[in-house]
Amino acid sequence: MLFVIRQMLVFLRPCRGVAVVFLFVFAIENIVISLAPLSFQFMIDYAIIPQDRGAFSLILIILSTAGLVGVCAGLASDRLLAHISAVVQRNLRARLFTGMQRLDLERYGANRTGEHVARFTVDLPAIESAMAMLMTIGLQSLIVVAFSTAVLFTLQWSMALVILAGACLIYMGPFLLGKRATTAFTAYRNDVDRMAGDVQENARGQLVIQGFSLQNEAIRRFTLGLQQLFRSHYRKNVMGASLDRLPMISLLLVNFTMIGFGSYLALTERITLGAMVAFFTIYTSMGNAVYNLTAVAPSFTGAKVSLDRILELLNQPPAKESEQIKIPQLSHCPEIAADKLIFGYPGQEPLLQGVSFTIEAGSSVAFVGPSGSGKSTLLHLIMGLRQPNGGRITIDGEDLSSLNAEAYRKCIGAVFQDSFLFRASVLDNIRIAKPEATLQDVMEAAEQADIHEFIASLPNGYDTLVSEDGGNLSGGQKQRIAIARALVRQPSLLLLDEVTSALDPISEAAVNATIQKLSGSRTVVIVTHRLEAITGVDQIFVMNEGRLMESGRHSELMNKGGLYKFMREQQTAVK
Ligand SMILES: Nc1ncnc2c1ncn2[C@@H]1O[C@H](COP(=O)(O)OP(=O)(O)OP(=O)(O)O)[C@@H](O)[C@H]1O
Repeated sequence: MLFVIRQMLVFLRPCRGVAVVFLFVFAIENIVISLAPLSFQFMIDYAIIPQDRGAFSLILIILSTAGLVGVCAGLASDRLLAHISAVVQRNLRARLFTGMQRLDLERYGANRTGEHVARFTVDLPAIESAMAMLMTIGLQSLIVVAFSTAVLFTLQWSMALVILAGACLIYMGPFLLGKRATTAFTAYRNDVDRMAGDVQENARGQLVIQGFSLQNEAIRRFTLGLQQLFRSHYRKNVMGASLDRLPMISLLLVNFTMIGFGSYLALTERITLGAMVAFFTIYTSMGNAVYNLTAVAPSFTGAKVSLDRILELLNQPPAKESEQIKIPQLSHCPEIAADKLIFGYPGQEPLLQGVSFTIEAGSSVAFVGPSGSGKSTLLHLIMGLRQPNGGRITIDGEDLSSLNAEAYRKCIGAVFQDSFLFRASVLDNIRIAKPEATLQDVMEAAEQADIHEFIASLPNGYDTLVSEDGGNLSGGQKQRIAIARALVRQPSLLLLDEVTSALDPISEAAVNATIQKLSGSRTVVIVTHRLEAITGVDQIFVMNEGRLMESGRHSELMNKGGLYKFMREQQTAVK
C-alpha cells in the first residue's frame, strides 16, 4: 500500500500546485463533515435541555454557514480532482507509449501485442481508479479519522482509547492477507492479458480461421484458456471479498463494545447525554471512515499489480545514450562489412554462426538460401535492430554498435517481408519515411515502385485512406506502396526483403528494373528467393543454416556448381 501511495505521489508531481489547492479545499469540506456531529452536543446540552432559543438560533446559523462552506469546498474539490486525474492519466499514457517505442525488438517481442494493449486498457484504468479512491475515500477517511479521534479524546478519553484499539483490529485482516492477495491479483491480471492476446490473435487471423473452418477449434482453445482465467478470477474475487469482509466483522465487534461501554458511562453519569449522543454520532462516522479505508485495500492491491507492470516498462533502460554515440556521416553509398557474426534468438541455439562478408560501397548484393537460413535476421542485424552475440558489423569502417541508431536508420530505406501500412492516407503512408517530401517526390517514388497509376486511379487518389493493416489493398499493392515508402527517402542504403514476392510478373519486372537503376547510386542489399531477378547483381551471398556457404557473381557461382547452382536449376526445372 505504501509503495502504491509513494508511486502515486510521484505521478502527482507534475501537478503538485493543483494538488495542494485540492488538499486544502478537500480538507475544509471534510473538517466540516467531521465537526458537524458536535452540533448535537451543543443543541442538546446548551439549547434543548435549558430551552434557550437564542442559543438554538445561533447554533443553527453557524451550522448552515459551515454547511454552505462545506458544499462549495466539495464542488471545487471535484473539479480539481477531475483535472489532476486527467493530467496524471495523460502523462502516464504518454510515458507508457514512449516507453514502448523505445523498446528494442527483443524486449518488445517478449510480450504479445495484446499484453501491450492491456497495459493501456486494464492497468491504466486500475491505477486511475485507485488514485481516485486514494484522493477521495482515502483522504476523506484519513481527515475524518484524525479529527474525530481528536474530538473523541476531548469528549471522553477512555472511550476514545477503546476505539483506537478497535481500529487496529480492523486493519489486522487486510495486513495479514496483503501478500496472498497480491499474488492472486497478479495471476488474474496475467490471465486477462493472455486472453487479450488470444482475442487479438483471433481477430487478426479471421481469414485463416474462416477459410479453414477453424471456428470450433478457436472456441475450444479459448474455452480452455477461460478455465484458467476462471480459476484465477475466482481466487482474486475471494481474496477481494476477504479483504472487504474481515474489517467488517472487526467493526461489528468494536461497535458492540462501544455501545456497551458508552451506555455504561452515561448510566454512571460520567458523561452527559449530549456528549454521549455526539460521541456516538462521531464514532459512527469515524467507524465508516475506518471501514472505507479498508475497503480501498482491494483496489490498491489491483493497482499495485498494474503499477508493477507499468513500471516494468517505464523503467526499462534506454536503448543507448545517443549523446555518447557517433552520428554516422554515411558516404553516399556506405560499405558494409560483417566479421565473424554470431547471433541467436533468446533461448535458442545460435542461428548465425561466424558469418563474414563485405558489401562494397555502391554495389548491389543479394542474400539467397533456403527458408530459415537466417537472411532476414541478417538484414535486422545490418539495420541494428538486433545486436550480435559475437563478431561485429562495420559501416564505412565504423562499428555499428558505436553509431547513433536513429541517425543511421534515417539513411536506410527498408522494405520488410510484411509490408505493414498504417491506417492513414496513401500519401501519408509513403511520406512517413520522409515528412519533408513534396507531393512530387512522393509521386516519383510511387512511379519507381510502379504504383503511381494505380494510386492515381483511386477515387481519392493519394488521399485514399488505407484501412487497418492495408486491408483494402491487395498484397502486391501494399508491397509496392512499401517500396515507394523506402524509395522516397532516397536512401544511401536500400534493404529489400522479399519485396517482389506478391507481385505479378509485369510489376515484378518493373520493380526489378527500378532496383537495378538505383544500384550504383546507393548500396543495395536484397534478400530473395527469386534467383532470376538477381542475375545482374554485383555479388550473391548464399546462406544455409546460418552459415555463408558461397559468394560471387551469378556466373561464378554457376561455374562453382554448389548450392546456388542447385537452387537455380531447381527453380528453372519447376518453371
Ligand atoms: N523473432 C524471432 N524469434 C525467434 N526466432 C526467430 C525469430 N525470427 C526468426 N526466427 C528463427 O530464425 C530462423 C531464421 O529466420 P529468418 O527469418 O532470418 O530466415 P530467412 O532465411 O529469412 O527465411 P525466409 O526465407 O523463409 O524468410 C528461423 O528458423 C526462425 O525460426
